[in-house]
This record gives sequence, structure tokens and C-alpha cells, in this order.
Amino acid sequence: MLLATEQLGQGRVADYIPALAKVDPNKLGFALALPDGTVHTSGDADEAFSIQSVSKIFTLALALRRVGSDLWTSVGREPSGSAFNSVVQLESEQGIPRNPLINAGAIATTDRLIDGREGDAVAEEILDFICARAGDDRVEIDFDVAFSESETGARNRSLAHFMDAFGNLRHPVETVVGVYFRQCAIAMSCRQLARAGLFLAMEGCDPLTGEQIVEAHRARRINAIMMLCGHYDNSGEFAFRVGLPGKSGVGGGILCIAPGQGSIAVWSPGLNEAGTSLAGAVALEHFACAAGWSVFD
Ligand SMILES: NC(=O)CC[C@H](N)C(=O)O
Repeated sequence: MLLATEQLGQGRVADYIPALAKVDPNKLGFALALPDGTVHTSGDADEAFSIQSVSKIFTLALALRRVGSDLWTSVGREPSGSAFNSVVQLESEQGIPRNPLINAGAIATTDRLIDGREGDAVAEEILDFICARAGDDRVEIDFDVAFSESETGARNRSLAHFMDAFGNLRHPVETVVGVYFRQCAIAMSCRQLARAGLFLAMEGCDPLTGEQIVEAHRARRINAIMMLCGHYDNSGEFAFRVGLPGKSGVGGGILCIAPGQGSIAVWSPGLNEAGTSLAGAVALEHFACAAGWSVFD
């Protein structure tokens, strides 16, 4: 399927979150959502997986809706060239993370999204938003994964404490990481995820409900950040090979946006060194090439 069978089962399943280590590495799912509501699928496209860092796209959109461009006082917009959970730049850059798609930046973004509310209410808002975008209220938080992340979450807590020490966190560390662990633990299928990303392909407007989810300039900028930062220190390689804005998660999912065309989700749990799905990236490379959808075509 999708000319990515050679890579299938290769790479490493994320095992630093024990609940993710159990996933079968031989899964491969693909879904393409088009603006007319058609969804084309292949392989394991209806099986739910842990979206992990793909959730950062949805919390970024929500945070921009809530606090607007003031978000950019808490987080930057530059690629980091570092691992997703790196703490190094935070020290020399006054606790301001490089971008909203590395862990530190996503934690800062979630902190801004909380905006004085209870963590539970915000986790619920994120889930409701994703359900609405997916057009499917069966999307849920996998609490085993959320618990597992929290149990092994020393690194993410360190990032949050480090930012707190620089005065770049507005809520208690446990409140913020509590929401962050739950957003990462959202489980959904490629079909649901591709549908959920459609507004980013259509200038911020959900073509099926007609709702303007974020303003057009914000959708464009979220896509720009995905292109430059969506795969951490592998973002250049992904742009080089696929040529589309994308966001990976260590659950093996990738959401890719083809502006004006559609939204694509792939899932295969074997990861490369940077935490991007190996077979998923190859499937996207072949697809983008065949469709002529690279933004550089
Ligand atoms: N790249 C990822 O998907 C990382 C997300 C994961 N929940 C973490 O915080 O470590």
C-alpha cells in the first residue's frame, strides 16, 4: 500500500511512554480529506492511535483564537534544529521556546490557552474542538496513555519549571502539564484526523460547516510554522522530501496540509531518530509527488 511497504515495521516505536510501546509497528493507515467532504482511505485508516504532538496544531489554533497575537510574547516562531524535548535553548533564550511545536513551546501555548481557567475545562475544550473539527464526537482521550505520560513526564515537567523560573508560565506547572498530557493522549483515526485538519487547507474555514475556525492569515501562519518546525530537527528533510506543511507525533501519526487541496493523515508507529513516522513520511512523499501537491510544484 502506498509504496511505503519497505519502511513498514522499521524504525522504533516510542517506548519512553510505556503505553505507546505496546502498539503494533506494522500498522499503516492513510486518509485524504477533500473540501467536498469526500475522504479517501487506505490500510488502517479507521484505527485510533495516539495523536501525541499532532495535538499541538489544534491547541495553537485555539490559543490564537483566545489570546490573539499576544501569544507571541510567550513563544517564538523559529525552527529549533533540536530534539522535541530539548531544554538547551531555553536557558540562553530567557525561557521563551523557539516555536509552539516543540514540547516547551507547546507547553507555553497550552499555558496561554488555559487563561485562568481550570485544567479540566481546558482539556475538555481541546477535545470538543477536535471532535467538532473531525465531525465525530467519538474522538476521546486515552487515559492510560495520559497516565503513562504523566508517570514518565519528568522531562516535560522540567521544561515547564524552567520556563516558570523565567516568568514565562502563568499557571502552576501541574495544571499546565496536566492539560498537555491529556491533549497528547487524544486518540483518533487517520480518517478523523484528516477531516479535522481540513480548515487549515481552506484558509481557516471548515468547508463542511462553513465556520471560520481561525482567520485566513492565521491559518496561513500555522501552515508556515508547520512547514518550518513540524518535525523538530527533521523539518528540513521533511520539507525537502514532501514539500507540505506537516506535524508529526511520536504515536506515528502525521497530519499534512495541502493548501487549497485537502488534508492528509498517515499513521505508522515506527519512528526515525527525530520521532517522525518512517513509513508515514515515505507514503506522504510518494503521495505529494504523484498528486503534484508540493507547495513548491
Ligand atoms: N513528539 C511528540 O509527539 C512528543 C509528545 C509527547 N507527549 C511528549 O511530550 O514527549
